[in-house]
Amino acid sequence: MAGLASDGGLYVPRVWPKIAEAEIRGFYGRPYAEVALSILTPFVGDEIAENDLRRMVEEAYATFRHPAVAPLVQIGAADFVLELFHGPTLAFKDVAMQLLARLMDHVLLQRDERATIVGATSGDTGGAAIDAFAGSERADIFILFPKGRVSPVQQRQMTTSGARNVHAVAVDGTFDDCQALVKGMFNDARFRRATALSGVNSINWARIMAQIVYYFTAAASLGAPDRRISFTVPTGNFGDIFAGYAAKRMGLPIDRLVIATNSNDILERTLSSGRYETSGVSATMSPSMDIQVSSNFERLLFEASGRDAEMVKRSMASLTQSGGFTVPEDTLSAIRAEFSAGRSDEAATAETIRSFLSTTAYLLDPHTAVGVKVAREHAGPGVMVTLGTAHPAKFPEAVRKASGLSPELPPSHTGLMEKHERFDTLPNDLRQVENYIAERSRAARSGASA
Ligand SMILES: Cc1ncc(COP(=O)(O)O)c(C=O)c1O
Ligand SMILES: N[C@@H](CCOP(=O)(O)O)C(=O)O
Repeated sequence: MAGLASDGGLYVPRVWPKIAEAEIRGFYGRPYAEVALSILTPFVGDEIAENDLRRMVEEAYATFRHPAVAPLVQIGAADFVLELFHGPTLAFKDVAMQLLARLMDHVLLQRDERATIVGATSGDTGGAAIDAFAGSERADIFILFPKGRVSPVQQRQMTTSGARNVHAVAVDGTFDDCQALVKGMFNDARFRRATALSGVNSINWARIMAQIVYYFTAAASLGAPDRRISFTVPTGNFGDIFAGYAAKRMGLPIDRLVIATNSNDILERTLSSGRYETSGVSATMSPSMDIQVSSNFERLLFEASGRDAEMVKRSMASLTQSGGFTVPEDTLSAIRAEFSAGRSDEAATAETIRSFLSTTAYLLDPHTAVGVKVAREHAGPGVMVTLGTAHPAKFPEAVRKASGLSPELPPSHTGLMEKHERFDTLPNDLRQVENYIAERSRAARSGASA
């Protein structure tokens, strides 16, 4: 529920629970919700009764259109796409968000409390969070998105919910600005207390926890732990790939974790130079990855340095003060031992969408295309799984330009583009955003108690 620790740091588990090889083998062919329960239970402990957790997990994954929840599609001899976009808002964020909303509602109900949920989005987290929390009796949700920098489908998923507890806010700035506003709210102790603040970005550990599951289901269906499997992950805020790293720490024998970035390539540059240095964000056809401050990299620094909290603190302070820091040599070597990285610029991403359609008849969304392009450059002796993070119909213009095909939205989205939009626009200013949120969450609280 806390989202961010009170000193501004990110939570990680005190110890990594271990899943034995025999148990991983046993995941083969099991329903997604069952595997999810096995992975989540060690983190949840006895905080939530087993039956309640089971019910919430089953309900969360019943919202997916595909019975496998996260099916694998073979795209080459040893190449697969893990389709994570069969949830309500057509992006991988649904996998964690559908569960997170249920977990939060459950806890709020038990404590007889209300919460103010905030989130920053470059396009997908916002829609997924709004879908999952819309109509909640216990939570008011405020999503900050960068004005003019999300796709029209993504924007409408956020602005047309109609639910009274949902507030979509366009911010004059980038995703990094929205994320900095969210972190600013968490670091403002008075505001945090007064609004009972909670967060839904992947800085919230529960998001990562739920995303660990599909690494296990995918690897087990491809023969883990007896087969070498690598994952390529289209990366922005580093949450999705950090979930893969977590799976590995829990005993899943992942060969390589490959970071795939678009031209906002801070992570690729960091791996090659050892210097984490922000530069301006450029708008691309994969807008959800237009990110420079990659929050979960902080978690990796902590783990790869042998949990050197002082070094992480110094690095984060230097990032805030001077826009960068140097990764210590031994930490960098530890990161390079597990991760590789590559980038795809706009031309290469468009070409990947086009050529992939003509050779395999499979239509990639621009984010997954970044992944597939980089995965092909990192093919090794084992199997490569690229995470398919969004449905191509969320980005019809970019996909049409690249391939000549206009992907159709599924029937669940019929009429979306004609619905009335409701959102406010605010400047990139912490005080103004806090005042906006405080006013509305106060009104909701007095409405709820009246
Ligand atoms: C479609 C899509 N692909 C990839 C990413 C990158 O994921 P992460 O931020 O967890 O690295 C995002 C958003 O973050 C996304 O929405
Ligand atoms: N790409 C994300 C950015 C936020 O990432 P999160 O996983 O930390 O919530 C988006 O689409 O909003």
